[in-house]
Amino acid sequence: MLSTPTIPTHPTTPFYPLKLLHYSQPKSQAIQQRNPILVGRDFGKSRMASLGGFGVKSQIGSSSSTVDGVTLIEYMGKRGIGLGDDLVVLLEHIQYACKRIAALVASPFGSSLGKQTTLGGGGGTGRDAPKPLDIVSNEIILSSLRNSGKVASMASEEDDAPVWISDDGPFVVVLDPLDGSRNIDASIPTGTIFGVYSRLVELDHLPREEKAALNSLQTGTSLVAAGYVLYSSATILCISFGSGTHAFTLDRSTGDFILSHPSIEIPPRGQIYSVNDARYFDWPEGLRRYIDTVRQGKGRYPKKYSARYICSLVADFHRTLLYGGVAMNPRDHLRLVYEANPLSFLVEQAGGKGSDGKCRILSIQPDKLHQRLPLFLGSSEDIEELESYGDVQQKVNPGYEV
Ligand SMILES: O=P(O)(O)OC[C@H]1O[C@](O)(COP(=O)(O)O)[C@@H](O)[C@@H]1O
Repeated sequence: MLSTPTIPTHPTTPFYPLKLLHYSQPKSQAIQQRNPILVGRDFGKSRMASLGGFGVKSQIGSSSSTVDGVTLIEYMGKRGIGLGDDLVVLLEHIQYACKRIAALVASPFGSSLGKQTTLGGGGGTGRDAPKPLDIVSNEIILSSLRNSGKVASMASEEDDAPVWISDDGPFVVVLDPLDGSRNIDASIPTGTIFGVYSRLVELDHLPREEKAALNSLQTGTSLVAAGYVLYSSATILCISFGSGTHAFTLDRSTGDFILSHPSIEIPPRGQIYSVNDARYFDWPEGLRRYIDTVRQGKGRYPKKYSARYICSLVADFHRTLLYGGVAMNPRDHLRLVYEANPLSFLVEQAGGKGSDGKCRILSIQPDKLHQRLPLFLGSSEDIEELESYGDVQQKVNPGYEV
């Protein structure tokens, strides 16, 4: 059992202060009484329980509301899942940053920020110039990680090199602050992806630049935690600390992430493939055969597969995690460090697989921070079947415009 983590350095008032909430009894007691699924077990094995399954009673708009649910911080700090206080504090800051990004992507002003494609363009100049949303999101997260006091270095998809933050920070964070930002003007879902490693103390003697880079190039098997936040009709933070994958849904009335999907188990077989199939004629023979086979219902699973492709990695991955199937980008496009490793960690913890078409993503030693590779994530049986076609990595990459 852990002690209460130290108070974070950001304001603790609810982010969406719609109503003051009144609890008729201590919250922990209420959780157990109203949510039998949580009593005496580590949140049970129920798959994809809905918020309703957790007895959420929200009467937003009335003078009193009762909301029961386990928040992310309660889950980490009070459920004895063996996480250190340092990690709890770090996650408190990451979730805070993601709530700010969630508000930004949903705001009318956020959308106009997203339209700026160069830092100097638009209505301002120099430091006052509007910035693209992915840059703003990057700055929001960097600031939160600095405030946490728990981070040695941050490597972001948005930066050429990692930022060294503090010599004694216990963690190294890798992230894509706002994936899918090209979709933002159409209000299509976007997401933040992150991975957390322990700082390699044996590198402490090296110059900052060098140790920042090497710390960020750890293999995915060394991840301490990984997660994503989906900004969609709901804002969902999905995380694994190495013992299952769990998702928390943002309750906009309190600003808390509430446990909504404990112990997610991806179905071993799905009926959905997710890929940009405008690239069909650039695909290798094996991948074409695989897709042609499953969509005709002639694969190992004798049902015709459906296609779903949002073109926003977090959203496509989230659906795959819940419904099963395979989400892929067969060309060298997605990044090993910022995207493939964290998502592979999550899918493996949910019982699925992450592959580059030939081998397990988590066992690949990154040699460059921005290294790109083909990525296949999904149900174990679907990934195995896909890999059996051998030739599934797209080598032709003719510089697609969009
Ligand atoms: O153009 P493709 O190959 O369909 O790639 C789409 C993928 O690229 C992404 O937009 C990420 O690309 P960026 O990192 O360049 O933004 C993902 O969200 C999406 O899954």
